[in-house]
Amino acid sequence: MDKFVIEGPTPLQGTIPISGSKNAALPLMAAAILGDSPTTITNIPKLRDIYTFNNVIRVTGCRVDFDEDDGRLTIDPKNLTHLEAPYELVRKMRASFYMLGALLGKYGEAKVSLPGGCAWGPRPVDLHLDGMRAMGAEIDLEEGYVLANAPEMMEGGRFKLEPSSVGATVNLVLASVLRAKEFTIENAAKEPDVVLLCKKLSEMGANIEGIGTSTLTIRGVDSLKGAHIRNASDRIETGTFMIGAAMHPQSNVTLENVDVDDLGHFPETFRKTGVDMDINGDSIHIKAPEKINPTSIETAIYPGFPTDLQAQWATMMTQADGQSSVTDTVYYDRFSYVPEVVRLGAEMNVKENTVRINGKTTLKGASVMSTDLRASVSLVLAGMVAEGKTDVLRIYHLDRGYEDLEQKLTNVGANITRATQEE
Ligand SMILES: CC(=O)N[C@H]1[C@@H](OP(=O)(O)OP(=O)(O)OC[C@H]2O[C@@H](n3ccc(=O)[nH]c3=O)[C@H](O)[C@@H]2O)O[C@H](CO)[C@@H](O)[C@@H]1O
Ligand SMILES: C=C(OP(=O)(O)O)C(=O)O
Repeated sequence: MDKFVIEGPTPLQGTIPISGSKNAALPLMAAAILGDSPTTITNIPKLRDIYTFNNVIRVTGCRVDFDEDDGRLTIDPKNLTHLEAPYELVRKMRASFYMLGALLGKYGEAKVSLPGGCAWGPRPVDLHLDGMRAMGAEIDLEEGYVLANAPEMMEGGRFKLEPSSVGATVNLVLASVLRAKEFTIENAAKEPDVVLLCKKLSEMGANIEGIGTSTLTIRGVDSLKGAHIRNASDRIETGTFMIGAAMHPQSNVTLENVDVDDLGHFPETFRKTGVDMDINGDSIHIKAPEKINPTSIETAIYPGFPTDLQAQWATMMTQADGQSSVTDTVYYDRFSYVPEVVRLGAEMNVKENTVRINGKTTLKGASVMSTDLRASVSLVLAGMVAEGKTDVLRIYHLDRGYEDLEQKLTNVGANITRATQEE
């Protein structure tokens, strides 16, 4: 197992290139299964979740070629015969559950393990299953697996997502584009990852009305062809480095290859911290403020503040000039990072789904434990402003979602190395 050893504090100065998006790539990879010919996706990051999903897809018999130097992934569904996603792989990554929609949609049958992924609390999949039932599929649960069946074209119907869900929207779109006569998803997710999926499926031949709105109507077509797709830049990696660049008063960072239009209201909120930010095409230049204004946030669905950035934001607020709060309305329990940042000297208090933060604390290096992907990167951000040595343990979580993290941060002046973690 690996850990990061960080010596701080260090300002960040220089340029960081943003990688392709993990959460946009995974639905596109599932969509490739629906085509009658190979699909090529470029700008794919080298991440553990991508390797895991490649293996999930390979189990079905699809050919998957990943040219890592080029970030080019080709998926050929021609020899897909095995309609199953096994527990050993699905438990490693929640988005493997997209196989349910993809296999049901293309073949009318699927056996997919109930998912794993970042586990900070309950993450149900009831909406995925109820939506497929509403569409006309037969869904059974057996020994930890979901068995889905729809031998004929399904009638479809309407289904309202309460609450709105990225994963359920993706799964229902994948299931219906080839196998439902007409299916309407109400309160559908409008996150850029969903919009990109729907646009690319349309280019493959799908009939989807309402793309980019919260009502999607899908009318099943006979077949889809493969496509050439460019994956989006990672909006969460972008937000993470924006926050990192604001945390030390001498930091001065340019982010490149950013999809600025995918950031929703985040840049507006970020500006309230007092940061000097200049957005120019696909690059964002950030000069940290002398003093960070305490800025409270509440997470929300897109274009609101992403839950995937709340841990990083709360960590930045430990350096702000006063008190603030961070409330997660999407995932109520996503605060496992708090006791770890507190080990570094932060003053943070969680009550229900809100953490209150007393700012301007001097953080001091210590050993801290990664508990999930975004919690882990928050500990790295904290370690870079803490005095002395911080060991961030169990960084396999980070390797799921941040490409070349230590290299990117070293290049802008951080003192961060990967080492073997003693058991
Ligand atoms: C691989 C991927 O893209 N993961 C992202 C995706 O996760 P994921 O797709 O799992 O998250 P959802 O959008 O589904 O979750 C939103 C809310 O809906 C609830 N819900 C969801 C499904 C369901 O069947 N029943 C139900 O109640 C969840 O508990 C949560 O409160 O969107 C989340 C919210 O932006 C992000 O944090 C994750 O990084
Ligand atoms: C939580 C995340 O991923 P997953 O939904 O796959 O656990 C994430 O990307 O922050």
